[in-house]
Amino acid sequence: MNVVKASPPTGALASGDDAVLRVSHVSKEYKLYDSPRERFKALFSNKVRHRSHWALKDISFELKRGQCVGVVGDNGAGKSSLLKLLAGTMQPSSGTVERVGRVTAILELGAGFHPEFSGRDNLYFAGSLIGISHEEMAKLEPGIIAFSELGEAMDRAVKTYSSGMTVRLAFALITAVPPDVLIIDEALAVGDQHFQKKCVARIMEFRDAGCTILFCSHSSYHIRHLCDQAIWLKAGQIMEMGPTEAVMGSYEMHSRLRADAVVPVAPSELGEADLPSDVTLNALGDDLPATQSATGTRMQPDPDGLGASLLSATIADLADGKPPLLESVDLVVTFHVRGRGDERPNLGFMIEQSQGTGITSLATHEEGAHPRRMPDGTWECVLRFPNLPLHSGEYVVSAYLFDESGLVLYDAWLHYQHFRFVSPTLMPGLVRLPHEWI
Ligand SMILES: Nc1ncnc2c1ncn2[C@@H]1O[C@H](COP(=O)(O)OP(=O)(O)OP(=O)(O)O)[C@@H](O)[C@H]1O
Repeated sequence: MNVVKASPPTGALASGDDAVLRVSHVSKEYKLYDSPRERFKALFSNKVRHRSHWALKDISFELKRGQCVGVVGDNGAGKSSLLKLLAGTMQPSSGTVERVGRVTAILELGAGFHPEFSGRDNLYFAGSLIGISHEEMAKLEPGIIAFSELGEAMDRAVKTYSSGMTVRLAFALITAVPPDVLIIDEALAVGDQHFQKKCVARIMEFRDAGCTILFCSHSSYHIRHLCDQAIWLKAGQIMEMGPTEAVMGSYEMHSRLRADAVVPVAPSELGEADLPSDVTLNALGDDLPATQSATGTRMQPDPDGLGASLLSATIADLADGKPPLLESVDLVVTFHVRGRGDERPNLGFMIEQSQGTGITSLATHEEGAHPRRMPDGTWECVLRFPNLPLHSGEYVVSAYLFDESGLVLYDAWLHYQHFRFVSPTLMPGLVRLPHEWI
């Protein structure tokens, strides 16, 4: 996660208007100079010495009270620039951003902290930068310290903190006062499991209390679970804005087409370690701290190895071969996982074609299913696809472990197992859909 800024109330939205943030014809130009010398010379001359890069072009939309809106787009589409403009940490080159109430932005880690000051002094110092007075901070301090769990470290200089400690302090500070608008940049996929859960719970509290949330993420899973609306940005312009599922459908179609254009590799040429990375491949959990191995990409769930994690996700009846052949007509996957304490974990599973076309993704929390507790405290669950309705081909699967709510992703094995399947019905296509002849 990144830091954290809050801005005092600004803007001129009409009272009685339920819009809390209105963006009107906003554009952002970055001026690019060939050298620092050129930039310096530009200060003293009228001659144009820069090239223009328009990161945002004529963006207009408004957010209403209580809306939760996701922002998606390819790298360089302008998402961070937009968030900075909304947070007020950067000014538009043209157009206006009107805001009401308290706008809090979780953007850049630790910005605003003074490294030489103690954590406690930084609460007052950085707090004053985000509009929290000394008196107000004196009241908020115990709650912030409790949330950050920094204890005695509060009296040490922030420069001695680990990045995790800095994040905890920054998040606790920035969210100490409930905002009217919360702007989040990828805040859900960082920190340890315990802290992620606390952050998500706090964000959910804000949402339930009617806070408007603008959430930028590469995780289509989180956008789908959190947001009722989505904005797709492409090359600085809004391609589509509307109900989440419709926008995500268009965006994923675009990503697939782009990936197809970039990866002209036949499936049989793919080694286990050179999988194309398309947005649909990581639909349940992108942006994970991960290791790439011969069996796909595995998230590093908890550095100490004691947190919740997938232990195995074994497919039955796989014969030897490269990739192995599924010998039965059912696909049966047995999951074995370690949870966190007594919390009941959730499991996800995704099947894709080897080239990266997503076929299906499933999760226990979506279907009211529950893993069973084993005598040794671990959890087990079996997922069965009777008469696997796929046509003959090569497939790859991913497994996911979530918390009780399904919002915190504890562990992910992306593309951990390839297999071949020969359908009993020899017809072309990808899946046998449920159907009837009448
Ligand atoms: N300070 C800057 N100076 C010049 N160009 C910039 C600056 N910041 C961003 N850009 C350019 O503006 C465009 C939009 O950048 P931005 O960081 O907003 O995109 P993004 O959608 O957040 O990308 P990503 O998903 O990779 O973080 C990119 O082409 C980027 O190179």
